[in-house]
Amino acid sequence: MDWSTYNAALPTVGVVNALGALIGLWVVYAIAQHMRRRAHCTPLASPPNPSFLFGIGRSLFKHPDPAAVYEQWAEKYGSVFRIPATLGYSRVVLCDPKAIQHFYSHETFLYQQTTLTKQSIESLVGRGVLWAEGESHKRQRKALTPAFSNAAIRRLTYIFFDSAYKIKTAWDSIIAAEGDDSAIIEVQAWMNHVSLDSIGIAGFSHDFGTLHGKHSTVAETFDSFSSLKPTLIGVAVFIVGLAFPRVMMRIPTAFRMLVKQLNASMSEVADDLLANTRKESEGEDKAEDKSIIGLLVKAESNQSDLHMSQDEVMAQMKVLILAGYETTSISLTWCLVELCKKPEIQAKLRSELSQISSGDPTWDQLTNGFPYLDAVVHETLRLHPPLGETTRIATEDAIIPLSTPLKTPTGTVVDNVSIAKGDIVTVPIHLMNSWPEIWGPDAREFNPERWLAEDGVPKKAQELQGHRHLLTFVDGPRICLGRGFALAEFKAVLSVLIRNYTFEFRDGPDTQIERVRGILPRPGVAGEKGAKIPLRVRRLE
Ligand code: HEM
Repeated sequence: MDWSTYNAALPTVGVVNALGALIGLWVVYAIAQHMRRRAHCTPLASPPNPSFLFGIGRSLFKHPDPAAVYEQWAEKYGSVFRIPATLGYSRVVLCDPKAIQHFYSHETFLYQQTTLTKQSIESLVGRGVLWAEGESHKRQRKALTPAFSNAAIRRLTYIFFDSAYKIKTAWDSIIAAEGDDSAIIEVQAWMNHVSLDSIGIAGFSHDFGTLHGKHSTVAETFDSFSSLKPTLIGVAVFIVGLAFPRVMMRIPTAFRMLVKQLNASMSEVADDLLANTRKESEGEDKAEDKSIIGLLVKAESNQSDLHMSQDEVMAQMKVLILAGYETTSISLTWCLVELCKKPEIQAKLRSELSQISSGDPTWDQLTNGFPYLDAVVHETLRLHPPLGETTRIATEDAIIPLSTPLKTPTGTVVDNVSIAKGDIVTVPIHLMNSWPEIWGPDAREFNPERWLAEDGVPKKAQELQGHRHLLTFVDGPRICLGRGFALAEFKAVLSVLIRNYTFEFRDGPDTQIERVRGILPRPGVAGEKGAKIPLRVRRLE
């Protein structure tokens, strides 16, 4: 080798060595952390690791029915087990009711979002209630809670009916244009419109106007998420992100670009709304203003002990759009899918709703007056939770109590499980909502009758906390703030649709429906592009 070659190679060798040393140090650090954790922890059974790089995450992500995979593991390894995660990490999975209660009741303090989740939420909707932990979360939540009281939702209910009648006006003209009594309508887009317009009007007195065909950048950007294809760079960035989340946030993947676009369009709307509301409220008695935006502006005032920063107020608005839009529209769409699969349930629901002779039900009637409507709604939320899992990191060593003793791989029987600071913990919501062990042998079927059984839901299900023993809205300090809002909207919209139309799959009763990737997974017709649910919608006379 001559000197020039040696000199040219020198910096490269130096960089490679430095990188190698860094990686080596990181591996040593990771192994030391791992050993420290293991020394404190109850040994737990685990499925084999198919890949050091991906752990079990990739196959789980691609699986059409992740709840079924968790069910097999729980049956094989017991109600608490570990699953291999990316780069040799692992996750502790809780399927025991008492363990889950412990987990949710200690959310935001003992169990917090992972750095990756926190950074993703911040980039999507800023530092609002969804992002906050501990005391800051408590304070933000306290400021928002009155806006979601029963009295507040009662006052908002007419907005949900107004939105539903806007769908009716649009669908009647689509059907009339066909010159028939029915038409093929892609209902998922309409459920998106109804959710977005309702949260806009009820939350901020802003009409996005999508039910009138107005273009909305917010809606368009959300839609683009479901047409994103997983790319190699996207997968690579995700894996690197698990170990180095701050690096991940800087890499411009297609997903990140959409997040940026969504953020810009939501901030624009939020800016306008905030300015208008401030102007409007100048002459009004602010103490009386119980609208979501009114409360945000009130909390923003310096006198308030719940003072929120301008950034937090903006973030709350974006959180409400995000939470109110995706989750409710997905739930309504799944409900129509289930009612197409089971026309007899659709007919029974219509028969109950035919008691409504004139006008629309009040909030109280919607809440307590239609048991079958209530059962259909809760059965949909049970089988199709829009958020399938909660994953958090333990901020301290913890002892997790169990309802049922667990046999560890070493043969010891324990009635609690020790985990270490830094352990990642997951609750599989989809499994807990649909596990035959808890809900009985027909747990995986859509059967609203289970909610009407004389002795209520099964004893085992009663051990689960959360809204009606479901984890769909989770539980504890982070339980969904908008659940009353969502239920009223779901019932109001469904009641108008079922009273006015019948629904069938476009291609007959055997149509296969699958979960399609979006911000949250959505239903779509198997083998077709995008998250679309085309149905034959027939007008009832
Ligand atoms: C069927 C519809 C809905 C479902 C299934 C649902 C589910 C959830 C879930 C699982 C969480 C916890 C998220 C987490 O642990 O990180 C949550 C939080 C939240 N939801 Fe909902 N949600 C729905 C509708 C709504 C609506 C319509 C609104 C507002 C109008 C809303 C507002 C919120 C807020 C503000 C939080 C954050 C609570 C906190 O961090 O303290 N949700 N929701």
